[in-house]
Amino acid sequence: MGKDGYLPLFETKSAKGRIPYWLYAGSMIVGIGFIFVYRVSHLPAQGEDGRWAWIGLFLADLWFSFYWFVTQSARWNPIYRYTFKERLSQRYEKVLPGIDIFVCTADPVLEPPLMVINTVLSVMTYSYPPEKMNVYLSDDGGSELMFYALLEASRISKYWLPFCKKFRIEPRSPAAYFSKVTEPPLDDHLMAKEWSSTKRLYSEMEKRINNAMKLGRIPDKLRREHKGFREWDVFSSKRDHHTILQMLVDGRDTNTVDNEGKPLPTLVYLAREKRPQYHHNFKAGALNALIRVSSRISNSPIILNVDCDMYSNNSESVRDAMCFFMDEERSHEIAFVQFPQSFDNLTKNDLYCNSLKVIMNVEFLGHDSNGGPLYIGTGCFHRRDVLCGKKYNKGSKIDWKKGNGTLVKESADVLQETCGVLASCTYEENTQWGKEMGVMYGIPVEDVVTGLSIQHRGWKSVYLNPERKAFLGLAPTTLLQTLVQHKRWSEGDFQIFCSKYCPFLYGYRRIPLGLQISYCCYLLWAPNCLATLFYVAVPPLCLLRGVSLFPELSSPWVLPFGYVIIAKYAYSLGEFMWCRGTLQGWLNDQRMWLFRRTTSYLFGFSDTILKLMGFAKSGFVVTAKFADDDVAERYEQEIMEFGGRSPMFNVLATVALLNLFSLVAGLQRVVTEDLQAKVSHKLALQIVLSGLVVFINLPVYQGLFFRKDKGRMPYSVTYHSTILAILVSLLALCY
Ligand SMILES: O=c1ccn([C@@H]2O[C@H](COP(=O)(O)OP(=O)(O)O[C@H]3O[C@H](CO)[C@@H](O)[C@H](O)[C@H]3O)[C@@H](O)[C@H]2O)c(=O)[nH]1
Ligand SMILES: [Mn+2]
Repeated sequence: MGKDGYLPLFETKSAKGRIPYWLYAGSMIVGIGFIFVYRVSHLPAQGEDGRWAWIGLFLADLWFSFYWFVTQSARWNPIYRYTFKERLSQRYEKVLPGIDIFVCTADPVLEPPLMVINTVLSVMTYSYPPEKMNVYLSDDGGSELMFYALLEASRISKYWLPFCKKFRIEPRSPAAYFSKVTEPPLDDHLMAKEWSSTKRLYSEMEKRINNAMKLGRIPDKLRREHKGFREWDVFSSKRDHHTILQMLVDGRDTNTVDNEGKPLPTLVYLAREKRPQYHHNFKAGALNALIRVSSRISNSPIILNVDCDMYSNNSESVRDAMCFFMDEERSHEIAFVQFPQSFDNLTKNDLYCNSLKVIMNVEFLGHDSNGGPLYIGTGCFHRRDVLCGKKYNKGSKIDWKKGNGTLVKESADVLQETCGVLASCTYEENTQWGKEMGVMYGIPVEDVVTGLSIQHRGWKSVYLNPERKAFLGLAPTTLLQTLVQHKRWSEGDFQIFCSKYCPFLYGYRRIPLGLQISYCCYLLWAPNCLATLFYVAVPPLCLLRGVSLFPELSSPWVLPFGYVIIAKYAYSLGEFMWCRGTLQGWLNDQRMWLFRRTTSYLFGFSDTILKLMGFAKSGFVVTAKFADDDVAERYEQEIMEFGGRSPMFNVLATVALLNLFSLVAGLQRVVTEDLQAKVSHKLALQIVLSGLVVFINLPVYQGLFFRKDKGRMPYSVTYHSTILAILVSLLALCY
């Protein structure tokens, strides 16, 4: 209890049992120190074979140690947050602030409208007063199919809302709910009846939407049902069209109610204007258009941003977030509340390691203690004023009893007419939008840089990971999609590091040093490729030539190497299991760690450099959210789906083959030498290293040479990488 009998709306606890962690961290530092001593004291003399490789390896070791240190900043002091939602409703139920919920979609093919409206329905049904909620869908695809699906959603919401509230359904995405609960409940007659009728309504709607999708357009009969479709009469293309703004549900209208006569949340469709001569700034541009349009219609003080591929899985999370915004004593400095990204479609062992997010969740607990987690673009509640550029100042508090959002009087038709300009291409010219105001432009990870700028203005953020997951999303289901996504992230993050937003400069004296460092866990993903590529290419090449780069087995110098490697991996395995992972999942994670670093990060790194030199521009490749049947089947069976052609695969395959060749050559050397030399072999550690790389790459060899299905590596990759690996090996042997 705080002073004056004030009971807080949330509490914060530090993790217990930190001593083993500190012992681990301390012993790692000692081990790393010994490795450096070894590297310096055993440097081959000038002219000796392997001197350059040795120096390179030393630099790589330095990098890895530095990066390890950076990742520890986010593990040093984890904290946990808990909310008291009953206190919130006791004290504030009548004055809860309004909330504007932004859902973004970009492409009706990559992001099926049915999935999008399930996200929309899941947030419309939050356990929160509906008259205080406004849901806005931004459609960058400008698709009438999407508009049609949203119209269907507005109709079914009249049944779905009361059904969810009456029977306390979870989750409140109909698709997710009906795929989990496939039979009507036996013990509750009333519910069984409503369950069946709601399910029927949903299935019929699903059928109608699927038919329209198959047809590729909206049949005339349906088009006549809503005047909004007329907007598409003069529509030329996705990249060239006027603003389309339609209020599908006007929550202020006392006649629009659900089938039990209760109010509905406002539901708005927006396709901002697009013209080829204006850059649209991807999702960041879409969000800023939404911020402006919503400011005229509802202007709620709280904004929730969710991607269309993530539905709300917990109808209470909006109240969780409000606990942070409305706490009497500590809320004034909190700008946003970030929930984790969790996934609905992971396989048990998570082949593509999307549970990387799991590890990020561990790190986020540490970011939180350093001053606040990053904004990761989805599942995040913001304060509108802060998102629009407000600076933190100590004394100012929001009075929630006053600022509940505006109640404009204009009719929906008038608003549709007058708000359109706010989403036009020219509106932002000569303004601070995308710079000081709203979501920031120019960097493929608009979320991270926007969060950083908010913290730079003095605000804190909060990370909340409740037992029942707040949001569930769709993870990519092919290797290529995962690698492309990570390329965008590592590139965007590294661009931040190389720009004026580098946390050490930009955050100097403005955000805590611990947070500056822990940002670098992600901002420095990309440069990891250099040290990693060196480690998986040079030691095997030296192994081919018989040049030793590590201590021999009988030397005591093996100990620090052995200790650091074993301790690091044991710790990482422990962390993984603690996050409810499986052993196989951890191995997959190690594999993806290598794949990402040698491909995504390499391309992200080089594109950043090219961009710095002015040669390249970065874009936003939208991840596909659907899979063909045979792809989905292989995903379920955890068979790696390479998923198309990409230069990334050439690198991947060449590295794999190179290590295979050198492993064979190394083993052959051992076989031909005498027993004494065998035991204390000076190449042993390199053989182990190549052996591990080969083990990790087993699915790659399979995909290159043994598989015949469509998910295999493309033949051209097999061909090119085999030739390249042979050439490089020959060079190493003969030169
Ligand atoms: O021009 C665009 C491109 C994308 N999007 C939307 O942005 C969201 C994220 O796109 P997705 O392809 O799913 O990318 P992810 O890699 O899954 O996105 C993560 O990373 C992005 C930054 O790279 C963040 O913006 C996202 O919030 C975060 O979930 C989706 O809702 C898209 O519809 C747009 O609205 N307009
Ligand atoms: Mn996504």
